[in-house]
Amino acid sequence: MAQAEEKREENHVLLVAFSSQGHINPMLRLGKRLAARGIHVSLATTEIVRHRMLKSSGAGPADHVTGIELLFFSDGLSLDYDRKTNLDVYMDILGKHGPSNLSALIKEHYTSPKKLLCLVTNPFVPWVSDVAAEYNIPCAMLWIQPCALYAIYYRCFNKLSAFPTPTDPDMVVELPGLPSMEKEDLPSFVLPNNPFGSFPKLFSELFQGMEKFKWVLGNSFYELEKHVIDSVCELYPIRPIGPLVPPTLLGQDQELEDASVDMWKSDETCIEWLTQQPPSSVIYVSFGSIVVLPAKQMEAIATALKNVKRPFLWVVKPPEFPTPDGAGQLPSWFLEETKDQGQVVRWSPQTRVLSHPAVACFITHCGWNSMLETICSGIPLIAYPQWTDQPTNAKLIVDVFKIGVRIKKEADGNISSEVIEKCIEEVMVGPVAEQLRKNAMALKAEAQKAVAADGSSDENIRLFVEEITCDSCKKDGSPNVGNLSHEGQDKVSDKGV
Ligand SMILES: O=c1cc(-c2ccc(O)cc2)oc2cc(O[C@@H]3O[C@H](CO)[C@@H](O)[C@H](O)[C@H]3O)cc(O)c12
Ligand SMILES: O=c1ccn([C@@H]2O[C@H](COP(=O)(O)OP(=O)(O)O)[C@@H](O)[C@H]2O)c(=O)[nH]1
Repeated sequence: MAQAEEKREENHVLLVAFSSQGHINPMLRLGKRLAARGIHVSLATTEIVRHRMLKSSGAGPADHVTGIELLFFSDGLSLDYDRKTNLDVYMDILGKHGPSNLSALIKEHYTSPKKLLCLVTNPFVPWVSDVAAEYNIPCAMLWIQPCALYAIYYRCFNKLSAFPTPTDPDMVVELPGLPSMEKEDLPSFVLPNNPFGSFPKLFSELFQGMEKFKWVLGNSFYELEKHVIDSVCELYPIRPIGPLVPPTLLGQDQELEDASVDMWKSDETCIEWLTQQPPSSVIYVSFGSIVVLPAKQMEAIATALKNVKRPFLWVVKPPEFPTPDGAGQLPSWFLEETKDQGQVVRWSPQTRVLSHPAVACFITHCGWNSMLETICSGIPLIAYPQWTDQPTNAKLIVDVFKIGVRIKKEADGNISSEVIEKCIEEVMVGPVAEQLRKNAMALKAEAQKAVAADGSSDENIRLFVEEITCDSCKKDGSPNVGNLSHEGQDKVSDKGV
């Protein structure tokens, strides 16, 4: 036993992730890339994840994912607590109980925690850096949203640029490396009417104390966001190492196994159905794992899908805590009236869907994982963002990456089914559709290049591993992301990118 534990501590990195699927899977994929370079990796997250995995698989939850050991700690709340509705309470309790519970987990699993090469955390559990400091272990952060969001939050919470205020809520925000942004393009957490007080507090502390992180890695790639990545170099650099998506989407060895967990069981029958549809014909619709659309918006989407008379695959994930207003529920007429036209599933094998030749476009809430998966599949998007980073991600889709269109809201905040229908036609047929498809295919090729051997992201991973395993670097307590990132970028520009 003692011997096994000693072994575990050789060249070991501990990843710590927030409980959402969109945070854990990129972390696991980072873990796999580290493992490919000889690092031993474990991932710690909260008990609620173990509980969801258990429900999804019906069997016991896996204790390993492709060689990465999974460890769980309590967030301080009971398993049936409605975390989504009481987000501020959740973040507060997690911030209070997380540090001591994670610290105990480390003590329990590692006989000499100091031997850990580093802890890697994500932005929703920033206190992990304090636990790292307690054990004198260096800490890295994996930023799991676009680098653009990192730049926006950094400037906002360090008061380096002007952002909307209660007296000037409609101001246009101008930031280096980014297009002008109106209020509907900004992340909801920086707006004066944001109802989640815990996030501005969490992000203020995080972005004002970035020196706690010796490295900031980003789930993006240099060629996708070069202007904004260059623009934060002088502030606190971010090093893109993505896209962290399944290897099958990256043109890599089809035999390579993906590192991910499933919190919901996916309905594989939709793949058989897709196979019966004509090439590039199906509209895929999904709003990710957290968003629950109001009944009115469900109705508008349902009406649009019916009216365009094209095949569709719609993921309607039943709300975890249903409400009497019908949020997240299909209109009662829908299934009957569209039964020969499309399919509705509770949860899809999304990456298999996006890369299926029958799929033409994706109506999405613009979660960053969904966007990266779509970029790697080379298909256009219809953006229908809801909150957090999603409005900004939609702005990037339309004005920076130029691979999609956005469903605009009416003046009263509602959406009309006609607007959705127009967006669908725009990305399906005609010159705009053709250009979007071309741009999407070009970005897909860039993504594959970035993660292939010697690509920009692969090079950044190599440098990170070199850094965490280098003894003299470890002893030097000062953040050295600056040097590294500049070096990384010089290398990129040397290659004429
Ligand atoms: O405020 C948030 C709350 C929650 C959450 C709250 C309670 C739960 O039981 C599970 C998740 O997840 C989140 C996940 C987020 O990231 C999700 O994952 C991607 C990578 O960050 C993003 O691009 C997607 O837009 C986003 O939905 C962002 C949040 O603000 C939240
Ligand atoms: O029916 C679905 C819907 C989503 N996903 C996966 O769930 C993740 C959603 O992450 P994202 O960041 O897009 O949004 P979030 O769910 O965090 O809001 C992505 O990896 C999707 O591939 C899935 O497997 N099946």
